[in-house]
Amino acid sequence: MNFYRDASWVLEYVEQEDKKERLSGSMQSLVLKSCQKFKLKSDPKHLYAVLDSCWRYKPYLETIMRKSRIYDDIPKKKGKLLYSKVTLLLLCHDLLISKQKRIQMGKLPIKEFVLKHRTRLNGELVKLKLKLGVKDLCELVDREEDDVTPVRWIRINPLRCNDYDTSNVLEELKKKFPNRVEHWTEIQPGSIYYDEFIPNVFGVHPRDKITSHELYRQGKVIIQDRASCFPAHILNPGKDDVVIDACAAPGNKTTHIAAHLLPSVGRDQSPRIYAFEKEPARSKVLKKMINVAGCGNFIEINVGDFTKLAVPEKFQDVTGLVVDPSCSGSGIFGRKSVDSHNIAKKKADEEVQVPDEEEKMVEDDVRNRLNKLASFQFQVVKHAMSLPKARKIVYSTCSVHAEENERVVIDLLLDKKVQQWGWRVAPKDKVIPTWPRRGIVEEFAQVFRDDDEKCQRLAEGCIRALPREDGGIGFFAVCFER
Ligand SMILES: C[S@@+](CC[C@H](N)C(=O)[O-])C[C@H]1O[C@@H](n2cnc3c(N)ncnc32)[C@H](O)[C@@H]1O
Repeated sequence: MNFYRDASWVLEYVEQEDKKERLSGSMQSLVLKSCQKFKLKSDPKHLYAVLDSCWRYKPYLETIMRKSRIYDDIPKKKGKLLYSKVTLLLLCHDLLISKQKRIQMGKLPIKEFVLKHRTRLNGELVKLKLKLGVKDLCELVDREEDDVTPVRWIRINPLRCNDYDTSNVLEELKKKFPNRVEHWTEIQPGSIYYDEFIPNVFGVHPRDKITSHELYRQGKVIIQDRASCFPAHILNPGKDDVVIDACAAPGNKTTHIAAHLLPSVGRDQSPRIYAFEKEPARSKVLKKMINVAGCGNFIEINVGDFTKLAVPEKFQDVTGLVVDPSCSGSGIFGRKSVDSHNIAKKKADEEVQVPDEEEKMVEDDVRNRLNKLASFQFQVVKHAMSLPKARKIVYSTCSVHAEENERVVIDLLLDKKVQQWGWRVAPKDKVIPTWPRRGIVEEFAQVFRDDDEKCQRLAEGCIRALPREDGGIGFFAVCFER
């Protein structure tokens, strides 16, 4: 029963975050976070496995449970329900969906209660499958194995190396991964791929547990998706630069910026990197990350809204910015279960009868959310552009949607102030020119209709990475300069 109690707490936490539309990060990190928050004793791996599956199937399970009338039957004590709906959901999940189709609990009243409704629950499951035209509900949810990265990308952190010399760490990595492969698709456990696009970045097999290695614990190696390393590499700040990371937590890009800047400016100078983070809780994570990476004293953290705090008068000397604002996260692994949950919620909803309308409602929801995100992303980049000495801004998202990517670039290019300030999209040769996948030219062509060359140039100035297919998360990056 302890396991179900712990799982109920975590699921309630996930539900609360979902209601506040604050579900960010993967289910794995949400489970870990709540295990720490509630000081739970159950094995986090076991909790994650059950909760991830339960969350994927939740909308279907709730429909089945509602139609079976199990909720109406819950006994009451002093007017209060004796069993929590969340715990019942977990039990029903194990009974109807889990491999063993068994509730893993001794003979307790709550288990007896669910088993009493078994026949009706199974009946409703069969009806729902018929309605949705599937043999098994698993046809409607993303499989877990579709949701993990094909490569674990790591970066050597020069800030934790003597004289910023990374060769010793590389020797250590060679010992751990003796077999060097030529392409990331050839990575096997024990092998390593030296990335051809970003210096000091390597790919290893996701099953090779780098987190238990000394190099990782010492902050000499940082886990960071290859595409997420693009922004700092494109910005490439040097000794005369002062840099802002506008949306910084958890700090992967901040520490990567520091890895570029500190070796050229030295450590005895005042902060040359300003990191902004709106969420106080996330700013604590940011602080921890930059300390582990060995650059805590060289980065000034500002907790609050970048567009309000970064007033041009106070940040006059800033020359470069990385702007990586909150986005839909549609390119990230482990988010699928969170996202697909919302789609499943609509599909399982019995009130919506007409499939076309059903699809349209889901689509409208997605479009609304994307439009809101895009207008926020536009504002953040535009604010970055207002800083008087800024010369280079890298904008990035881990979204695959054009609304948050090329279309934000277009809106910025059409903005009168942005034009007055003299910002343009940097050409391909300054933005990892050998990376083959570029922006979507058709997006630019819809607006700059008569100028094919311009559209081509703008699209080539952008970088895209597709999730999985390009070896990691889905990503977009573009560099503005003046
Ligand atoms: C995509 S994450 C950044 C990831 C980070 N760049 C990295 O690579 O580790 C976006 C972050 O921006 C923060 N954020 C959102 N709006 C903000 C704002 N107006 N000002 C500052 N930070 C903001 C969010 O809380 C979130 O932590």
